[in-house]
Parts: sequence; C-alpha cells; structure tokens
Amino acid sequence: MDSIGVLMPVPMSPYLEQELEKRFNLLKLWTVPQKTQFLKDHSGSIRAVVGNAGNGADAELIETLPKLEIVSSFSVGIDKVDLNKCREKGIRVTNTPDVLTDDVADLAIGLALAVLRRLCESDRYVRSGQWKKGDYKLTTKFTGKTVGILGLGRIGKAVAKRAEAFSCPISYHSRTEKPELKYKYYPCVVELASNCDILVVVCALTEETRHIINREVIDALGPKGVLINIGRGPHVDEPELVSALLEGRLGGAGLDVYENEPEVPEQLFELENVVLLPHVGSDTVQTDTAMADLVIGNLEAHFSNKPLLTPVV
Ligand SMILES: O=CC(=O)O
Repeated sequence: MDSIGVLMPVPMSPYLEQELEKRFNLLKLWTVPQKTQFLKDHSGSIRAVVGNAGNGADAELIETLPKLEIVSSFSVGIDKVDLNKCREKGIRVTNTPDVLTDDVADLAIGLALAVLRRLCESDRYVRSGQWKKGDYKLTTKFTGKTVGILGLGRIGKAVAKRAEAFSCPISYHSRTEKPELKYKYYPCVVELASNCDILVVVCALTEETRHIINREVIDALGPKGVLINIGRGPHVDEPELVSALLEGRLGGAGLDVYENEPEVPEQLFELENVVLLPHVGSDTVQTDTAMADLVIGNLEAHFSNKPLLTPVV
C-alpha cells in the first residue's frame, strides 16, 4: 500500500503519523509552503485524507482531489467533513467512535467538579501563597445535583452513568425520546435547562444544533446553573455565554470547546467560576493510540476491499 497517497492536512498524533508512514505515502500538508501547488502536484496519487476535529475535508479540498476515495477522521465528530459532497462523489467516511467515550465522559465530570468545587481557582490559591493568609472560601456540592444531558448518544450515556454514581438525577433532550432508558426526557432544550443544575452539551454539531445553547437556554439554566460543553464550540452562542457569565446570569461554565478554536474569549480569563480546557476531551495516551489504530484499520480495510470498521458514509 506504500504507493497510496494519504493526505494529512494538520499535525495530530505522532503515533498516527509514524504508523501511517510505515504503510502509506503520507503527505503532510502543513510542512509545505505552497499548499495549493502541492495539492495539484499530488492530486493523482492522493486517495485518502486523514482529518481531525478541527480540520476535515471541505468541499474545496474534495474537489481538488479527483482520486479521493476515503476520508478517515481522527475524531468522533465529523462536522468538518462535507458529508453531502462525499455522498455525491461516492467517497467513504469513517470516524473513531467508542474508543474515546470514557475519556470524554470522564472529562465532563471533571469539568463539573472543577467548576463547582473551584479546583483550578483553589490550586491557584495554594500556588500563589494565599493559603498562608487564610482558608479558601466554601464551594458548591456536586453530589446530588440534577444533570441535564443534551444528546444522549454513546458519550451522553457514559456521562449519565458517571453522574448517577454521584447520586445525580439525570434528564436529557435528544432528537427522539429513548423510552428504554429511565432518565427524564424533555422535548425542548429550554425546559431541560430550566429543570437541571448542570447542563452538559454532548450532541453532534449539525445545522439543527448550531447555537442550540442561546440566550433563552442560558437564562433558563440561570444564575445557579452550570454549563459544561464537551461537544463543539458552535453549539453555544459564545457572545451570549460570555455576557451571561459577566453579568452573573449564569452560575458557571466548564468548557473544552469554543466557537473559533484556538481563540477563547479573553473576558473569561478573569472569571473564577469558569474552567477552560484546550479541546482535550479524548487526549490521553491510551485513547490516542486506540483512535490512531482505528483510523489505520479503516484505511487498511478500505484499500483491501474489506468492510470498514466504523463507517459513517
Ligand atoms: O472532538 C473530538 C472528536 O470529535 O473526536
């Protein structure tokens, strides 16, 4: 398979790069200065693109690559891949579900604990020597808080399971009710937000879910409510979130994702009720390896005419 051109637009996992290089002709787009010319020069050999959560394959890239057969994404979310264009051109698409579920769900709980118990702020309190001048203030209990989950797919269910271990009543909103689950379903996001203490956003980003967290939802969550976003930045109307936090209309936020990554609204930097992570939901050594193996497994299956391991298209 070493003559097959595999295009990687941005750096991701060193292990993935190394394993792809063993098997394919890996073309690292970020290392070349003249990208457009490079793509033209290699358009006859590039048969696969390996994208990720930030850089997938948009219509323009797909049109540039006439021999493209498969986009194997090093991510579970495939909102950066033009799925319609892929369908139209018969290009297969794969992602990395399941292997990252635990890490992302763990992080959602970590963020909720970090916001309510002020873990980052109290860490700073110790490091800056302030403890010597007096004890840190009281924080807010997590156990027993009502957790609302927006999107009860694989990761949403894993968040629910973990939150249940903290005796948290669980409610959710998703496209359809899942009557087999014992959690309370709300057909409308505003209603879910009005009836929970912590709202966890974990649905896929689509045209329907873009800015699903708007001013009305934020106000429904209210000054004691906490928003946790481990989905995608564009799920949230970010300027509305920032003003709600600045004005005290929202109790706190734990964010792993933002509208224009890696840009993060600087007004949030001063707020102690906000915990900011750099989109690291699945970034553990173990999951990085498992995701990379899945990307490679999908490519090998495709180029050996075997069924794809995790097909999306
Ligand atoms: O954001 C990460 C992913 O989609 O895997």
